[in-house]
Amino acid sequence: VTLAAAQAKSEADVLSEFRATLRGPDPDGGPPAELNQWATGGAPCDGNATSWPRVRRCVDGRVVVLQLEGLRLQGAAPDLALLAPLRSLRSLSLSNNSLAGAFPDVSPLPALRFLFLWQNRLAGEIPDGAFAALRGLQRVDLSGNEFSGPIPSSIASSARLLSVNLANNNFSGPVPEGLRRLGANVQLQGNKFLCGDMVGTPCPPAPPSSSSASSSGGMKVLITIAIVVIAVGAVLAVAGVIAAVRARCNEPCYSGGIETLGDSPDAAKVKVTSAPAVKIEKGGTDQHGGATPAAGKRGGRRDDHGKLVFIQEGRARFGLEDLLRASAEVLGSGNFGASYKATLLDGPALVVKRFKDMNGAGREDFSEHMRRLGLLVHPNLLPVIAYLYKKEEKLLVTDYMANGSLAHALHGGTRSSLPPLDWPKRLKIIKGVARGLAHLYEELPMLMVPHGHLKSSNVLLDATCEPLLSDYALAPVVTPQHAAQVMVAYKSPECAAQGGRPGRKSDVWSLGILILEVLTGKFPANYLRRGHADTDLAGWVNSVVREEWTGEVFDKDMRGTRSGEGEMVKLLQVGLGCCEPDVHRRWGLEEALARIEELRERDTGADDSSTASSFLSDGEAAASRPAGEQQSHSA
Ligand SMILES: Nc1ncnc2c1ncn2[C@@H]1O[C@H](COP(=O)(O)OP(=O)(O)OP(=O)(O)O)[C@@H](O)[C@H]1O
Repeated sequence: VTLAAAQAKSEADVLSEFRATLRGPDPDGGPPAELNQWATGGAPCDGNATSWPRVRRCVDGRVVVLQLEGLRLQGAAPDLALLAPLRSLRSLSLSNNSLAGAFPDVSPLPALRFLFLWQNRLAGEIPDGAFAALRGLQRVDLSGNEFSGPIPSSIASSARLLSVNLANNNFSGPVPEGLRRLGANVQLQGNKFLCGDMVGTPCPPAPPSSSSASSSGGMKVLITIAIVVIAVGAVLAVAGVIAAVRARCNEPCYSGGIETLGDSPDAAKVKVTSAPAVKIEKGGTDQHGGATPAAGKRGGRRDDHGKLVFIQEGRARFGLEDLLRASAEVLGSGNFGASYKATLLDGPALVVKRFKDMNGAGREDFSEHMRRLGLLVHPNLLPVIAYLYKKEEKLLVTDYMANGSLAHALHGGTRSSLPPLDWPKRLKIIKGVARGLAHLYEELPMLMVPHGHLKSSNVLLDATCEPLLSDYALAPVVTPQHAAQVMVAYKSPECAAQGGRPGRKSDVWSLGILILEVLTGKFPANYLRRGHADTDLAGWVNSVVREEWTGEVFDKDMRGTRSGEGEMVKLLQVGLGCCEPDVHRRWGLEEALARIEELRERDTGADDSSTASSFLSDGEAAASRPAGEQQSHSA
């Protein structure tokens, strides 16, 4: 069976499951008859051709366009998370049906370019961040529904957006500024309560807040004086910081200029003349400031000499000068170098990571690789915003994630701002990690180890505990010796052997260790240091599992989880399947992802009324274990 055939088969299963959730017009409430073929097996795609109804386009054996229009679908919008395994799906239409209820969660389909839901009976407010995950969205049509409330601002967040049709709904309030750039490609007619110059109705002035309305004249004067005093203080403080930084920067410094590396072939060919010396002191704020001449072209070529090169479209630009003015804080010192949090004066908090000994690629190859990373768009990948190339070291700039890393959440105790992670959160994190990893495999097929450095401190958590992978795809710019020393996937069993080399499954091994870490709450490195040097985390888990099923293996912080123990056991199996030392018997990423996607917060058929339990007793767990499981664990 070829890989393409295996993928096609699994896409068939995905569509078949999705079909089962659809309600057509038939009185029995079953799926529309037109889709019956989806349930009879076969493959939706044969190469680039398709014979399945409503699968309109395939590429390389994968579904790209799904058009479920005019099927008289009833009931609530279907759960689009079921389509998440269709990794190549770019266009989805559920238009011209009778779907009712709320706007469906589209975040499980981050790669979607075209979304059509026109002419249904969908209603209610759309969450403001509903489209935030769809960073490559090009066209969206929600016209002819009953949506109300404000237009979600995230609808304009994709830099690739070409057209938006929201006509004939009940949207109200100001039209998001971000839609202005689309000009005539925004349809807003038939929404009586929208306002702003895009619809020709002025918005009412914001009502005065109750406190200011009630405050006395004397109070107003006091507030004004306080604001003036704070503002003057802030200006003096900023001036002081800049003066101090400049005074200390007595060597040639990074320039404050910025350059954008576009998508054009030329953009990757950055030519540099001389490299200025760089002074970066250990600890505290980097001392590398001081504006030097602005960016420009030399000899008709782009010059990224000592400047930040931006690789993300649609991001606000800033220079090293701005980073210098930012308040900075050391986040930690990793294997590559230190990371700093820098909060721009009037902008977001960023992370600047210094990479030393990253000499696996020359400047042009480095720039080309960064350009490729800049094209990656996925809700579970922390985007690299900008980089700076110096011979001696490189800087990568990313967003700062206020909830910190998964390592911190799991092992930081009271130092973590998060409460202990419960099972649903841990499952959500593992799903996101696996999806992010799968996206890297898909988008970077030329890399043997698409991530290479997957570990819990490189999994960052956003405000909703959605995980974002960081420090990925660095192998091409690191020397093999350095990779073997510091990168996690290069410590997998196949690499540890004399003359061993990483393979396509080395990242899967890291995923397995991460899963076991999440389930057991044990920190893999610490575990070894605590006197178990003969084994690793996977070996320990395996030995406990071989002897007898026991709740001991699971992190006690998950106690109180209702009815999810069977699902935890299934995830443990996935972890062990990924941690199989024999690389030939180790699971592939596709299999791991498919099994992870199947997992639910609660066991199937679990009794909701069951009391909060601790973990299964040995007897209960053994009874719930699928036959033959014990053998697979001992493999
Ligand atoms: N974007 C970010 N937002 C919030 N915290 C971050 C961010 N990037 C890194 N961190 C945290 O800063 C600390 C230092 O990170 P750094 O990447 O330098 O080291 P590391 O992950 O421990 O090791 P390595 O260099 O091997 O990746 C870690 O605790 C990491 O989780």
